[in-house]
Amino acid sequence: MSIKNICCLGAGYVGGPTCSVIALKCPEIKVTVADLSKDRIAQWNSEKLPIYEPGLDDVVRKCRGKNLFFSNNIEESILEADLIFISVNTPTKINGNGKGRAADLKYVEGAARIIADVAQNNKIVVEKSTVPVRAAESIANILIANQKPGVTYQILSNPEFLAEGTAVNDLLNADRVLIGGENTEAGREAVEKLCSIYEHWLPRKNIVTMNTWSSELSKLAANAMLAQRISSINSLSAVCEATGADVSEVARAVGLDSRIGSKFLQASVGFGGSCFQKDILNLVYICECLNLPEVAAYWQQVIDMNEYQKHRFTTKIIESCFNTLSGKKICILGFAFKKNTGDTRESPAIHVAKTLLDEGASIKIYDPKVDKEQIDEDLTNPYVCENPENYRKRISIYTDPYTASKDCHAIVVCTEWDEFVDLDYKKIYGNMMKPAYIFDGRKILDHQALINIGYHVQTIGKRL
Ligand SMILES: NC(=O)C1=CN([C@@H]2O[C@H](COP(=O)(O)OP(=O)(O)OC[C@H]3O[C@@H](n4cnc5c(N)ncnc54)[C@H](O)[C@@H]3O)[C@@H](O)[C@H]2O)C=CC1
Ligand SMILES: O=C(O)[C@H]1O[C@H](OP(=O)(O)OP(=O)(O)OC[C@H]2O[C@@H](n3ccc(=O)[nH]c3=O)[C@H](O)[C@@H]2O)[C@H](O)[C@@H](O)[C@@H]1O
Repeated sequence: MSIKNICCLGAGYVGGPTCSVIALKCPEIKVTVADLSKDRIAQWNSEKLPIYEPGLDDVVRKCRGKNLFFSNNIEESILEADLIFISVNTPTKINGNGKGRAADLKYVEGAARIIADVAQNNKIVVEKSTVPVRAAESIANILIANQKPGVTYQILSNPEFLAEGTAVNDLLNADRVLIGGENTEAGREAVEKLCSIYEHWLPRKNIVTMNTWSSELSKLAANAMLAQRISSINSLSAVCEATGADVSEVARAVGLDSRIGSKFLQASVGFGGSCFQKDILNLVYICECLNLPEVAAYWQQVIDMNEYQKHRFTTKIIESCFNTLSGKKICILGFAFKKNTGDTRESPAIHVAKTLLDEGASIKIYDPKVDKEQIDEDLTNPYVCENPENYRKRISIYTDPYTASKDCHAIVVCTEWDEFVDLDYKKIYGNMMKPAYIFDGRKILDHQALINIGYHVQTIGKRL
């Protein structure tokens, strides 16, 4: 029997877009995305979705209320479903064993326990969250220990590779879909059923099947290797600044080698986002637990290089501004961790903003898609800030870049939003304090044009 009813636990950046695209491409399947959070579900059911993702509004508008539903009724969604995606968050543990490195599987475990409590018939349970290797075994243990008579489970691993800002396109045109399952008759049958969903829009050759543990590890490996490329080019950006080489030219030359390839070689203020750091820390922790300290140290270096890059960039700002920011106003353009998303998780802008605040500056922030409340939360929540009031009185948030930069001593570009390229920098210069500085942490601006206007310009990986 083919799949008729899908439920997804977790209506976040992965569950929402993934299930919306499945609903679009599989009109005969009912898809319900269920979440514990009442606010999040209310937003998915409103005109303003909880996440900004180009193209997503259209997909949701076409399917919502037809074969796509967002619900807080987790039990009912599980009862009805033949196949259940677990797309809950797997953050880094903040206390206990493995604190600061291991993935916290409490939400995955919670999801497995609800399924075990509620299920009355056979279910295929699909691990979509990014998890440590052999997490599927833990899910299976919970389900089997609470199994009701006549109910059987198949656990599959189906990690997600979408990137924020391009999620809809990544889902519609996935390089590959990965499915790991048990090599038994029932396991192979479950894998086939999941394949048949993706085959509604992807060629079979793009759907790769393998054993569960390989699938789980492949997800961590892919993120680790993507982040490694960024740390590699960022490390070379420091060499460029010290020698007069230009990191964009180096990246171009290196990337033309088809064995290396040109993607993901954009030097920057450092990578952000909810996953690269968390997944590499998780990999490091796994390696340590497996008594592979050399391997752990190797991957840890990718994170350390990223910290170094962020630190190098903020040090450059402080040193350029006569080594003191006390009483100065600095404009931060961009707060999201990359363009085309409103997500700020692990955004390098948070590091930049905090360092400038600690140096005594007042900061004026503009981002086209990040809410004021989010910025306030990122900079003043008690986990990250000992004295929120001291910070709060020196943070202001604007809805346009011209007001944000008015009377500032410097502009710092933290996100590569397209609109920053075409701003009227002459007009902005006229309203800034002099000397006026621009620090381009994304290498997106026309530096010579800015120098001609009168700015002092600094960027990554190139001496100006
Ligand atoms: N954000 C991204 O671009 C990508 C994330 N991933 C992975 O996907 C997973 C989910 O990530 P995001 O969607 O970004 O997380 P998120 O934090 O945006 O969403 C997770 C949602 O799960 C809900 N939840 C927690 N426990 C639940 C339960 N028992 N039942 C129902 N809902 C529950 C939370 O309320 C939250 O709304 C993580 O493991 C992440 O590493 C993988 C690829 C891309
Ligand atoms: O597991 C995940 O969460 C996802 O993590 C990343 O996706 P994402 O973090 O959304 O965005 P990326 O495009 O990978 O960018 C991550 C960070 O690296 C930075 N970056 C990216 C590319 C580059 O060349 N240079 C660079 O500094 C970006 O600005 C951003 O801060 C991966 O690209 C996805 O395949 C994966 O599914």
